[in-house]
Amino acid sequence: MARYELVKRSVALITLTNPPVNALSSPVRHAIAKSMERALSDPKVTAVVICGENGRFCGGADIREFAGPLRGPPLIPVLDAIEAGRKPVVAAIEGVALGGGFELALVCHYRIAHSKARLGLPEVTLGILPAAGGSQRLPRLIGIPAALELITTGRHISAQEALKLGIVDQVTDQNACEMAVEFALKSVGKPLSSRRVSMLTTPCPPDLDALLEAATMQVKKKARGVMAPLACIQAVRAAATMPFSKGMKRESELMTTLFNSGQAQAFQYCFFAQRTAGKWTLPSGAQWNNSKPREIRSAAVIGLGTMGRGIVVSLARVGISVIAVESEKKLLENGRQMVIGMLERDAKRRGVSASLNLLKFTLSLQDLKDVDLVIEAVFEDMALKKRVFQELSKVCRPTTLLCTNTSGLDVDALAGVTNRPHLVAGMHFFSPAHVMKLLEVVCGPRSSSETIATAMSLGKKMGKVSVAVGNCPGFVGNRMLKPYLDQATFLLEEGATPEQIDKALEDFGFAMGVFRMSDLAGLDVGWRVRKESGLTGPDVDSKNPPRRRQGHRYCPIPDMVCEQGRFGQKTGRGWYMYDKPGDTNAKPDPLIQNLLETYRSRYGIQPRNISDQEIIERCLFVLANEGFRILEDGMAARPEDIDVIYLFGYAFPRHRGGPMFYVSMVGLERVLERLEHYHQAHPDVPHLEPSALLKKLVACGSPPVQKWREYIKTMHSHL
Ligand SMILES: CC/C=C/CC(=O)SCCNC(=O)CCNC(=O)[C@H](O)C(C)(C)COP(=O)(O)OP(=O)(O)OC[C@H]1O[C@@H](n2cnc3c(N)ncnc32)[C@H](O)[C@@H]1OP(=O)(O)O
Repeated sequence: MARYELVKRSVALITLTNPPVNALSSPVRHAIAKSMERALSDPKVTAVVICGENGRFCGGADIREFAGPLRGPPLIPVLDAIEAGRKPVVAAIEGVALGGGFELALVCHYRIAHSKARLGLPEVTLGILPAAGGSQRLPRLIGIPAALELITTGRHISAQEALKLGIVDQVTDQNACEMAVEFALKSVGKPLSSRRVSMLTTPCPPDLDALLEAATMQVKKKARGVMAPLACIQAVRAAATMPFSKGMKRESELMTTLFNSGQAQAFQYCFFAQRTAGKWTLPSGAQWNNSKPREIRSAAVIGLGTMGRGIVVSLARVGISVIAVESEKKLLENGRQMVIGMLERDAKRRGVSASLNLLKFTLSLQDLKDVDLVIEAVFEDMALKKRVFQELSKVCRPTTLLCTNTSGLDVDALAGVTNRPHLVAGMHFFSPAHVMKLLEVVCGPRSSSETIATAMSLGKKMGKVSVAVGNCPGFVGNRMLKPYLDQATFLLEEGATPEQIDKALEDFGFAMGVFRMSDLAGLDVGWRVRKESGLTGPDVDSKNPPRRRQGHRYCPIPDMVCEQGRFGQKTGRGWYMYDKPGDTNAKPDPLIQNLLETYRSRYGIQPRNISDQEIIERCLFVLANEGFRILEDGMAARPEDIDVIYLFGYAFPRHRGGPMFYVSMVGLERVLERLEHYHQAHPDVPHLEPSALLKKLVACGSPPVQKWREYIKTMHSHL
């Protein structure tokens, strides 16, 4: 787990050997401690270099070990012994030095980094804080403001920034390990006391309280209810106001609180869920590690609306040449200008040049005959999409992959009108497509493994978190959204207000409640979907709209809001009112209050007081209940996939881990009992009826979420 060698006759070279990221697992900590003892006691050794195998210094603590009791030597005494040693120790940082890996580098007396290395204390993103002295040493080394920013954001920094901040002593383009050995030889005999970071005095700014207060306000605004950034601030305060040993004690107390909070578990679950989601598998046995993706060099995007423009930008900025197609000259010109503006702004922000030369704009599908892949992003209308796919089938060479950005229509129906159904798949981006990280890759029953592998790999190349899902109406994300939105509007009928429901969801951790979010997205989108599915339309009696449609409870209030031309922020009116169209500051609107009161009295509904608990349970338990059905139906392979979709596509609060993890933490038995209760109260809402899988899991003793897959195995997979 660590190799020990003597190089240049007097330098002990300790190489961490724990692939893939040289995490500080128990055997690694043990090996570092033993190697250091050996180096310090060997009279031949005058200096030590610590590096990591395979060009990666160290990715930090082994996160998997957090789930169990501590085994092996704790990290802090191992690190303290390195810093206190009488021989100079140099960290040779290649690849990454993150978390405990960065803390290991901080106890070395010198740090040499390769120019491509990245450093950081990402603990906050795992719901914890740097608790092996990082929160106490970094402020001593670089001062409070810079340390506070790095620790509370968990941001990774480049070697160049680390040099500027005074974290590393030298940056090299050459072999960092060889440079560190040379450096170590030159350091022999130089005094070490000023190199021991724990012995430095923290440079304390005069406005410390104001600084910490401002940081507190900022993190509270950014991540509602998340404990870790607040604990980080308290730990940094300790570094500014306490001697090192007391600061370490404070750091440890804060870590214990975070570890016991449940939030840390949720964050750590998210870390692994994201990685699990990339490991897709199809019923044929094809999967991520046995299917070869095609290389995509050229692509076409059809439709330059909001989605299409974002997709063009996502492709072009990773070096793929893109032909963008529109149906009318004016739309094409407008799209061209928007795309160029977006690419230029994006390039400026990233400090690179905009890849405008990769773009071509056309009105003719004939220009697509040689592209490797097409993404259709036209209006959400099946007949129109079918026409486009028929045309593409004729125009494109037979090997071109044809993908659709539909947000819920039948991908297989589109495949069926082409001459290559195996090369058709869904690539469902989220709006705005160049910003949102999620990509649902929709596997139709006829999509080949190569097609899915290519769509997943293209998503990864574009920096997306890609999740393979089955082909059902709404796929995974939007299918689950429907019952969630339904519950929110049923609660309005029963007596709640949009503000009350939003506040309950925002207190839960969502950045925006369901109504504020709908105003942002545009209420007309859902209205159109409801019209297309026959739920509303000109035949409905608009004076007395029925509250039961297609055999189930239906809330006509969203349609009534749209009928008044209230489409959300873009029209300056929606569930809230805004000072002008396009404004984002939502204010409660008395007209909506009035509409709700009139509606309730027309239907004889006696409004009742609804608790925040009921809001959360009805909205979120029903969301997860649909997630269980999706697992039963084989439309998602694992609960982790569903959670990743909700984390990255619907801003589900990360400290809750995603809807499936959240209900597992609440306790499946309780969730089942509450759903049964609500279903009894609202028997005309089938989504409230507990799913068979939920019942099965409860009957099997409510296993942890990571084990649910074992109970789904027997069911049919559409992936
Ligand atoms: C008391 C001491 C406390 C210390 C606190 C800490 O140190 S907390 C840990 C801090 N470190 C991190 O948060 C780093 C987490 N890892 C990453 O950000 C990335 O993995 C990476 C190091 C930047 C590498 O990214 P890359 O994209 O190249 O690879 P993957 O992310 O796909 O990871 C490859 C596999 O390695 C597993 N893994 C990564 N880091 C850790 C870790 N710290 N502990 C355990 N396992 C880790 C990851 O899960 C992947 O595994 P697979 O089985 O292949 O999916």
